[in-house]
Amino acid sequence: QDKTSAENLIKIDRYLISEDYGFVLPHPQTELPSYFDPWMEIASNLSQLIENCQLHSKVEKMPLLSTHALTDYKEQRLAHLALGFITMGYVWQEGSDKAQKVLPETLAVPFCKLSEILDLPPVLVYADCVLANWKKKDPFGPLSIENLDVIFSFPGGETSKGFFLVSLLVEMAAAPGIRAIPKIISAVLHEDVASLENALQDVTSSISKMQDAFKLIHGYVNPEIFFNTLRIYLSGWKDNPLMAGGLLYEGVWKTPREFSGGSAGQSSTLHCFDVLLGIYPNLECGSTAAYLQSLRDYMPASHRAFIQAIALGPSLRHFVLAAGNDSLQEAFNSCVSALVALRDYHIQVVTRYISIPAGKQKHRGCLFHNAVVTFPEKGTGGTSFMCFLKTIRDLTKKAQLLDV
Ligand code: HEM
Ligand SMILES: Brc1ccc(-c2csc3nccn23)cc1
Repeated sequence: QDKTSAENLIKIDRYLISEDYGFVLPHPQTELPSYFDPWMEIASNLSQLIENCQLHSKVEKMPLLSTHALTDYKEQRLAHLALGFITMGYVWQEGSDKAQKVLPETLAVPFCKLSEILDLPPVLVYADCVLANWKKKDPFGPLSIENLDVIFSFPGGETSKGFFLVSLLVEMAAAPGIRAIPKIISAVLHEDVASLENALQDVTSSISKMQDAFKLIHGYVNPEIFFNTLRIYLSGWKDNPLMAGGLLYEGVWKTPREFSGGSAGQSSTLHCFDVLLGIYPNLECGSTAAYLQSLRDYMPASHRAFIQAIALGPSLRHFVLAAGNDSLQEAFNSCVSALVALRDYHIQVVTRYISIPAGKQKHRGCLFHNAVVTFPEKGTGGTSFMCFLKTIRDLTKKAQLLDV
């Protein structure tokens, strides 16, 4: 009885996770009822409005719209996405050293209302600009980067689009791996070694396909534009010396509130694989695991719950160790190695897209969008985000099961 209840607990359709798209929002809505045109016009022309310094006046002239009409989930995700883009543009358009400290109520009130409905923070998150910010150019065409487009983008044009679309394709490649998780849990519950081995192989091949998709970054994202333009717009207002106390959400709260900038630590995908494989067994792994845990508050509630359900399930590690079966142990270890390889690759990319452009920068760099990351030291790899990424990579390596 408790086996079936444990299996029911982990069915992905309960968590708004798609068989084919994983955590990606399938076929996002791209339009809102015309009542919301004032929002959509600004969000759809954000780069131009910023470049022509018209964004402020446009936002100040925006009417205070009610969110009552937004009843459908995909409409609410699109509205949170649009207001998230406008908010980041509004705060950062004068550059990261002249951040706006007050968000006008015509933006703050609906944005916070929608955030409450979706249980997301009132700041642009990964679930917005990566998971819900896409459409096919030709609806009957393939899910290839050439046939994909974003719904909204920041200044930095093609690079902004490329960064979001490559991340999206990495997330889509993860879908077969996410789909395999309930199979793994039920194979452990039924002590079915053969099915477990197959499901672990599905996860391994999915993670290596994620890495293949990741390689597209070099053809679609320019390091200088990423570092000097796009990165600024993804910055948040938590532990940000330039915005002590955070942002004042006019008409919502009387005091400023802090929210972290965008981080792919908000991506549920790697959290699932980490928890499944027992990568950071406990929060004792210092601030890194605790920091990653805190990012779960920036995920859609149902995705956060799925990660929690995996954590509460049977331990895959203990089962594999106890089974004492070499090929099963090998299947487990190849999962871990694929994750290490993905994180190694990501670190190389971060070096090319942040550490090197930061080293070229004359004056001190600006914040890279969240608490973990700080002023990139001149050209050294010793920045806090590099340590953070290497710590997670090393914790992943430690999860290998050694020959008993
Ligand atoms: C130009 C490309 C990229 C750059 C410069 C970059 C940079 C960074 C930085 C600085 C961090 C640590 C701070 C933070 O949490 O945000 C990070 C974390 C992360 N990034 Fe990226 N990233 C890039 C592309 C990607 C892509 C395409 C993915 C795939 C979805 C990705 C997945 C992650 C994940 C999962 C984390 C959390 C740490 C971990 O679990 O290993 N990144 N990235
Ligand atoms: Br908001 C927002 C949040 C995260 C990202 C993102 C996609 S891949 C990646 N690595 C670090 C950050 N990151 C982009 C926008």
